[in-house]
Amino acid sequence: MDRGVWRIGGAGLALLCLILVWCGPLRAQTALPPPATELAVARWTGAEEPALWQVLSGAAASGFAEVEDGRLVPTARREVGWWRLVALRDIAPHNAPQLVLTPPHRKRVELWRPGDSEPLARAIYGRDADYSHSTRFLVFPLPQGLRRGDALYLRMIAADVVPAQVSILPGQEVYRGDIVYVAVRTFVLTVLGLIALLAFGLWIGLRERGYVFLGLTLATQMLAMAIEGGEMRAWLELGPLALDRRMDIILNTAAVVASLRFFSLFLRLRDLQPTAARLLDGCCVLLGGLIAVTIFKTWRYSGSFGNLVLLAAIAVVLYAIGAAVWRRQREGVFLLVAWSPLIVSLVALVGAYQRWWPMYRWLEFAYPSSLAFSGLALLFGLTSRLRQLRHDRDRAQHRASYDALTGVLARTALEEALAAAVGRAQRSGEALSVLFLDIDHFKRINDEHGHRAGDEALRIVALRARNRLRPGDLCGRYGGDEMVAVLIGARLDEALRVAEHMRLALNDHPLSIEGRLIPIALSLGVAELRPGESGEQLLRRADAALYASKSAGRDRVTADRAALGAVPAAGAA
Ligand SMILES: Nc1nc2c(ncn2[C@@H]2O[C@H](COP(=O)(O)OP(=O)(O)OP(=O)(O)O)[C@@H](O)[C@H]2O)c(=O)[nH]1
Repeated sequence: MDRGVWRIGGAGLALLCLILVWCGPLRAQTALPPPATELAVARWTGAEEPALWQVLSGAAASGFAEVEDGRLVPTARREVGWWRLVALRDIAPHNAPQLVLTPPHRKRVELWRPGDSEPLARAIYGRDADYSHSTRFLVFPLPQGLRRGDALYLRMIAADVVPAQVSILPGQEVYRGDIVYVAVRTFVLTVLGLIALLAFGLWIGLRERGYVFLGLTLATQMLAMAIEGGEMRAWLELGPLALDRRMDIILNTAAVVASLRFFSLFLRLRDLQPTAARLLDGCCVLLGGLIAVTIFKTWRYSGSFGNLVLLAAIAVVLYAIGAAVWRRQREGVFLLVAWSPLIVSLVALVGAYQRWWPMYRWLEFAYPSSLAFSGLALLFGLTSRLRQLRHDRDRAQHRASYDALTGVLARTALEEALAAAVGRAQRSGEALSVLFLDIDHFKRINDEHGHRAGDEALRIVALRARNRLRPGDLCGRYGGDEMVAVLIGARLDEALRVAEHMRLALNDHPLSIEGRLIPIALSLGVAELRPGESGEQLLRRADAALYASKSAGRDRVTADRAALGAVPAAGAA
């Protein structure tokens, strides 16, 4: 893919990720029904709230002005707004028409129907909550239907300035919609909660901090969605909390902080882009301060301050993601996959909200579903990164444990494995022997045929030595042209036989390297483990036996004298 596309994609994703986390009000747009074509909407434009009798008697009619797009836009937080809805056609009562208002969050609405002496009050939380419906809409039944020209009056107090929309739907459609709404919301919130739980579980199990921030991002998002969507209304005491602006600021800011921390860890900014990491740390400190202050008090500029810091964070994240995608960092691709559905759903929502295209039914659940998908994709991304880290670590460990040239154990790993094997043998009383082998006059091979031929000779000797061992035995390069084989369960006589076979295998078959036949001979020293002896002592005795082989003229096998005395090899020179 073209690099420019990657950069732009990554940048857009980061921006949207943060905006999505932040912009709670936009989420509330998810449940907008089609505009009410059967109602003419007008808003009260007077400076003062009109008296009830003035509204209901029609004396205040001149104070209402028609709203073209039919939307109910609160002018200011907590300000009382009056709206008049006039039926443009007869609405028959036979299919139980219901006036629905959405989004319902943070709105308390009173409806005066023709002939009512008391208003019908609805809200998601509190004493006006209507538990016979889901929280998809505020629902007002119109059992008598409406006659063309009938006026309904709405008195709305909104804790935010999110526009609302009214519509008239048949009762059956409202109930069916309720069932689907509850099912989908429950599913999505459960999935979000489960992914958050899984992320916390993985954090506890794997100690990878990225998981805890992913979990926190999802958990705060889930909580904010459930409070905002009204799923928490079963807990009556949550009512005031849910309507409190502080809750909104705290939850959304916490989600932003957690997602910034996640970003930083996921993109490995501390190692790869330390300046960006420091700037994001600064943003997190400021937002953390905002949360701490908001717990006690909000002031007029709380929101603006949060947004300002958020903008700075967005700029940093944009830059960081751009740089990551530019470097083809794997995590960039995961972000792309994770956030794409969110972008699509957000663009589709905004477009529908702006009336560029219809408010399709699926849009109602697009945002929460894509959020759940993103969480899952990021969880997968983190897990995949962890797998990669483990793979790298295993490879590094393998590189450290095995000799790169010969493929047998490197010295340190050999000594460790020998110590462990000796410990086991001492405990079980099982036999164990060690062969120390060295190529005779190896320097000459290097001098006469070159270093590359010398390397190849080492490789072949190691291979042939290994081929003489059993699967559980150990073979390692001790240094230069010296190698060690550890024969588990072998007594000295058996070890001597193996050593002799090794020597002959090389003696009888000169090495074929780069088209030349290079004769080669081995000297070996053999020792069997004594009770109470350490691996180090055993090696020392085998080394001494090897030294004896060299001193005696090379190309031979010598057993540790202290045990058996020198054993001249059958074919010794
Ligand atoms: N090609 C190659 N040579 C190596 C490597 N490691 C060590 N050597 C060479 O191996 C030779 C080892 O020499 P020594 O063990 O001291 O002596 P030798 O020539 O084998 O003679 P004896 O052991 O006394 O029979 C040195 O010339 C080292 O430079 C290696 O990885 N590759």
